[in-house]
Amino acid sequence: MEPLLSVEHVTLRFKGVLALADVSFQVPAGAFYAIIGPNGAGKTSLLNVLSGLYRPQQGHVRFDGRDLDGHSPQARTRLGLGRTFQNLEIFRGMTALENVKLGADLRFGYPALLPRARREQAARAWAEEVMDYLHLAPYRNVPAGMLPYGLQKRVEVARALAGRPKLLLLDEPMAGLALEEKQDLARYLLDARREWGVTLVWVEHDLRAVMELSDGVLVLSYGEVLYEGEPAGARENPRVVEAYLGAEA
Ligand SMILES: Nc1ncnc2c1ncn2[C@@H]1O[C@H](COP(=O)(O)OP(=O)(O)OP(=O)(O)O)[C@@H](O)[C@H]1O
Repeated sequence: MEPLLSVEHVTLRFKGVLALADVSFQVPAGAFYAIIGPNGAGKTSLLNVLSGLYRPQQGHVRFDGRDLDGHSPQARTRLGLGRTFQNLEIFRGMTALENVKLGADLRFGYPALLPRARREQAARAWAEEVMDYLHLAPYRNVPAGMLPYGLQKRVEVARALAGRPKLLLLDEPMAGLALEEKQDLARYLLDARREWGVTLVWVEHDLRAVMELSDGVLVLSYGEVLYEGEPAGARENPRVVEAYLGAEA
């Protein structure tokens, strides 16, 4: 069966900087797949290529049986490629529920098969369901900007999940969270995968979380693939160990 996501020989340059050098990997449907690597390795650039914000000079991205070349970020979202960002991208003045409903509108907004009032009703009911699922219901009417950081992050993830993406790209979802919040978020992501079948691709600096949760990992350094495969193998790979030790030195 064709993998849900297939990245084929992607090369991305910014003037003198080679951000991604002939990067290839595949993510099967249902995976929890991690992209790791030292600072400046090219992780965010890779997510930007996947979501269509950057256009690589070479290579292709295939998603759900389609070549994504030439598809705008909005078109990719509609095809089922969701995204959360490294810096929170929620609307602080809107309530938590209104934020999540924006995601739900994606699911029910097009194609406009239902009359507007029915769409509104369906999107709202679905937003409430997602909020319940992520234990956000008590905060539904609080302006998102007034919530503590960990809950804002959860609202952002809820909004992305409410769009019912086939694949969700998460850029450092655990950054800035306390240990307990990380464990909660991990549980919500695993639940969402089981319940809604969403495939997860995350960039993460917390290697312990990556090793515990992921079933596949891509290790980048200076834009190059150092390792691709099961997380346990990354730990023993001399190139990976050297890249991380080098980064820490
Ligand atoms: N828009 C841009 N213009 C110029 N150079 C860029 C741009 N985006 C990224 N780069 C460069 O590409 C390289 C990879 O950066 P990228 O942000 O993708 O790495 P990263 O692995 O996400 O790093 P971090 O872990 O610090 O977030 C870096 O050398 C960076 O300076």
